[in-house]
Amino acid sequence: MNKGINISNLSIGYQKKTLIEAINVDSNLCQFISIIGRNGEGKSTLIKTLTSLIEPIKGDISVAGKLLFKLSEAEKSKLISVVLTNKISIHNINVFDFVAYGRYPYTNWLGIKTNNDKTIISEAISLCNINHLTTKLYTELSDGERQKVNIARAIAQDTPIIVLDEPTAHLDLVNKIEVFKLLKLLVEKHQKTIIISTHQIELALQLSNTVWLINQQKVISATPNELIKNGEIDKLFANTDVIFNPATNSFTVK
Ligand SMILES: Nc1ncnc2c1ncn2[C@@H]1O[C@H](COP(=O)(O)OP(=O)(O)OP(=O)(O)O)[C@@H](O)[C@H]1O
Repeated sequence: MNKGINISNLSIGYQKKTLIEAINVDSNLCQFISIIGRNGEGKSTLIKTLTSLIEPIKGDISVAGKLLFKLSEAEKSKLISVVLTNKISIHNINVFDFVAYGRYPYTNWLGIKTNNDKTIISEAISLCNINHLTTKLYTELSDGERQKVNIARAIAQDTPIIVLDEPTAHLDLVNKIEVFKLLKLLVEKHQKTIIISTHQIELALQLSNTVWLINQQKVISATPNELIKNGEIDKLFANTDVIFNPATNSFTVK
């Protein structure tokens, strides 16, 4: 066992339906990790298990030597922050206050924020380039704006690991690339470990350090180059009208 993320003999799924059995993956921290796979393969289920939104059927995950499922909620909230895809219907709250929610693991029950909390909130806002949005209502944001605000809230939570379920869903190409570059910056300049699920395979191959590829109930962890060279990316779309071109790292239609 190293001191990164160690997933051992993990089975995930819902009640009586096991989706994937015996996942064994070891990855280092301070990496950009993308989970890829076709629709319904279990990417979101793995994300939800990693973030304790659902319980594992079997197995363990350890992070930096600590068994995740044994940690208290308070300990987990200082280790992993989560950005999900579903719209949060939270009314009458502006962007600054929404990002400030990220400080909840560190404030008392009155939610009183210190100057240090306020600095961290402002830094998260600047990092995500959303200073112009701070007084806007959260419910009045566009999808692209909201996603950056959600990421700022996770940054304000100040955890070494940030997990995001399809962070670029509903975004145009420019915003998709902006979000990927922001996540990459968090890894390279702020020593975060970023784990995302994504259908943006080309971007994931270009920008991730590690890919967890799910195909036919198996999870493989490798670098993008390894997955391209050993044909695993090709296999993902076997018997479909999609072809992967390893020379350009892009997909074309047959
Ligand atoms: N709450 C649930 N209860 C039972 N089954 C579920 C539940 N949520 C998802 N599933 C099923 O689990 C399987 C995997 O779903 P999941 O959302 O994890 O896949 P995914 O890879 O993220 O898919 P997509 O790319 O379409 O978002 C699907 O067959 C789905 O119908």
